[in-house]
This record gives sequence, structure tokens and C-alpha cells, in this order.
Amino acid sequence: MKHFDDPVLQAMASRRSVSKVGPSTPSDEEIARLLAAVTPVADHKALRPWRLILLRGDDRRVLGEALDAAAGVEREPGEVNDKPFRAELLIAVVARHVAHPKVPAWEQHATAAGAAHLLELALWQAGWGVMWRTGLQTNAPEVRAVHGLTEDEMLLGWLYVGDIEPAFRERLATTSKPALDPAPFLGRMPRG
Ligand SMILES: Cc1cc2nc3c(=O)[nH]c(=O)nc-3n(C[C@H](O)[C@H](O)[C@H](O)COP(=O)(O)O)c2cc1C
Repeated sequence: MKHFDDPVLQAMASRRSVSKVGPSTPSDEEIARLLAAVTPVADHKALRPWRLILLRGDDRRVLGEALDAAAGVEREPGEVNDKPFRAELLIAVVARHVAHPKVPAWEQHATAAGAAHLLELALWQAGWGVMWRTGLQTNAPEVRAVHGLTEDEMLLGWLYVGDIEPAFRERLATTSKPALDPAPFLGRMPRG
């Protein structure tokens, strides 16, 4: 559905999460280039309170084992948790809390979540399929440990990234997601 003539606004309005992605992925270099569209995220005092961890290949087995350990799941020998294998590339989004007298943790987490949203949009606009996923075990000690998180960090989940058929992408971008009624999102201060 076309909402805007402006390509940036149109990309924002038409982005869709893609739950089933193909095996091609952006290279590390492409992701690094796309970060130029992400790092301008609003950031009080420019604390840069976020970072990304790229999980590829066997990293996903390690993640699956950590998720299993956290959930108390035991599997038969040779059986793996296939959840992290739903994409060839997972981008873990980490919110960092930097001690600062004027910027509380929640503001820094808002910046990190903003970065994740911008990255999701940048990847979509670059032609990739993306879905942000979490789970009840996202910040379990076992899962945090395999990502090397410090105690000042929190995992906001993983962007699952892969390719999508151009025709499917075109269909997603043009046929779905009617604009929501803006009324519930807009208001004024209550005054007596
Ligand atoms: C922080 C966060 C965590 C999410 N975790 C999951 C998840 O674990 N599983 C899931 O199906 N969707 C999850 N979602 C929602 C999807 O990423 C997606 O936004 C939703 O399916 C709606 O699709 P849309 O983005 O095309 O509107 C999460 C979204 C956010 C922002």
C-alpha cells in the first residue's frame, strides 16, 4: 500500500517483519556500512549505550544450547535446538548502561531499542528480510554468558536476518499493513 511519495517515509510505513527468511545474508561489511543509518539514533549525552553481536554458523548451536540450559531442556545426543537456526544470521542487540548523573538507565535502553528499530528498517530497505525475536530466556545467565555480557548490559533480543524473494517482498510492501487509526496515539495534556 502506498502511503507516501517520499521513499524514506514509504519504507517506514511499509516495513514488514519476515518470519521465514532465506539463506543469503548481508556481509559484515554491508552491516557495518548500514550502521551509518543507525548510529544517528537519538542518544542523550551521546553515551552510545548499545552494541551488536553477529551470530553466524556454529554460534547458533551455542545459543541453542544456552537457551536449552536456561530452560532446563535436555535433548537426545545429536539433537539441537533449532530455534536459532531459523536464519543464517542473528544480530544480538545489547543495551549498555553507562553510569551518568543525568541519563538514567531507561533513557539509554530507549536509545538501544531505537538503534534496533533503525537497523531493522535499514536492513529491510536494503532488501533483507528481518524479524526481531526474543524469548523468556533472553536474559537468563546462560544466554547472557555466551554473549559475553557484562552486568551493565541487557540483551534486547536478536534480529533474524536473511533474504526474501523479490516478488514476496513487493507483495508485502504493496498489499499489506493498512495505516492504523492515528487517534489512539495522539492526545493532549489533561487540564481541569
Ligand atoms: C523487543 C521485541 C521482541 C519481539 N519478540 C518476538 C518474538 O520472540 N516472537 C515473535 O513472534 N515476535 C516478536 N516480536 C514481534 C515481531 O518482531 C514483529 O514486530 C511482529 O511479528 C509484528 O510484525 P510487523 O513488524 O510486520 O508489524 C518482537 C518485537 C519486539 C520489538
